[in-house]
Amino acid sequence: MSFQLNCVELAHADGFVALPDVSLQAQAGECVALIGPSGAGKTSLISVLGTALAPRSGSATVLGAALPAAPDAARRALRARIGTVHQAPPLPGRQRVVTAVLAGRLGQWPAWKSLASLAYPMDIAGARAALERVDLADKLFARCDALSGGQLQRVGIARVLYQQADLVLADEPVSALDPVLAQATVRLLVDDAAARGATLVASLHAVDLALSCFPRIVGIKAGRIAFDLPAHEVNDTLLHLLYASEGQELPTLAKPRSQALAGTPSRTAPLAVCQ
Ligand SMILES: Nc1ncnc2c1ncn2[C@@H]1O[C@H](COP(=O)(O)OP(=O)(O)OP(=O)(O)O)[C@@H](O)[C@H]1O
Repeated sequence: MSFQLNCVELAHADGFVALPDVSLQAQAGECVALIGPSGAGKTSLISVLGTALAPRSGSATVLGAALPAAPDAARRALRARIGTVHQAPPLPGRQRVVTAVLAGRLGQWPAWKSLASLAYPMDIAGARAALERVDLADKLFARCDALSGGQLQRVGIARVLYQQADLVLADEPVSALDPVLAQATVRLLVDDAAARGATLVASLHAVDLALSCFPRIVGIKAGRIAFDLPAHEVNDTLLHLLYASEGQELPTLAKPRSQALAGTPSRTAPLAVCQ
């Protein structure tokens, strides 16, 4: 088992309950897409799995460790096995891309190596290889503040590829990429996880991308699991119930949510299948 959440309740700092009662589990090696309308709770769920937020009640086990993991050493060891791709990677502008990628393994390296790598990159070849996978090898020594939003997202993905985490959590990992690059990048994450037997959980706004690249789809609405099904069992009725509150056409790669207008559903339209 990669993770298991039982009746988890998550409240944010202001007391708002984003996840009233979530139960969800995944075996090692599963690739799961989280979909659902804005504010449904996808990021909140990913934050629980990534140990960034602790449940108020219920039980959670991630990579064999019961949450909240204690003491500090155990929490650090657990976090070193979890890789997170953020929608907007929190990379210092002055940092070089090579250093940002190598930071993926800071939690796995001994302290002396981590410190030394901040002064002089310890594995330039490894960082270059990871960047090649997202077609950014030419930016190896660029500063992060010299990159576009989409390039920064790809640096964040190179970083998690370099980390080789057992559990990869990706929160809107391709929101700044064009449709072709978005599909190729999600496929890269799925293929990498499958090749290593790692678990991947990704939240995606583009329903077509989720359905074409992931074998398992979890629909989330108002902090609850609306459905948890193999991709081929997710039909238009379920999708329209999921997104009903938005009163919009389903968000797709070609037509992200901000542009989607009321109209005919387009679930079956755009993408070639990833696998
Ligand atoms: N730090 C916070 N403090 C208080 N409430 C929060 C906080 N973060 C999120 N929420 C609330 O929790 C709910 C779920 O938010 P969350 O970010 O998990 O949704 P989401 O499905 O990821 O949304 P989106 O697709 O827009 O990113 C929302 O109602 C949101 O307003």
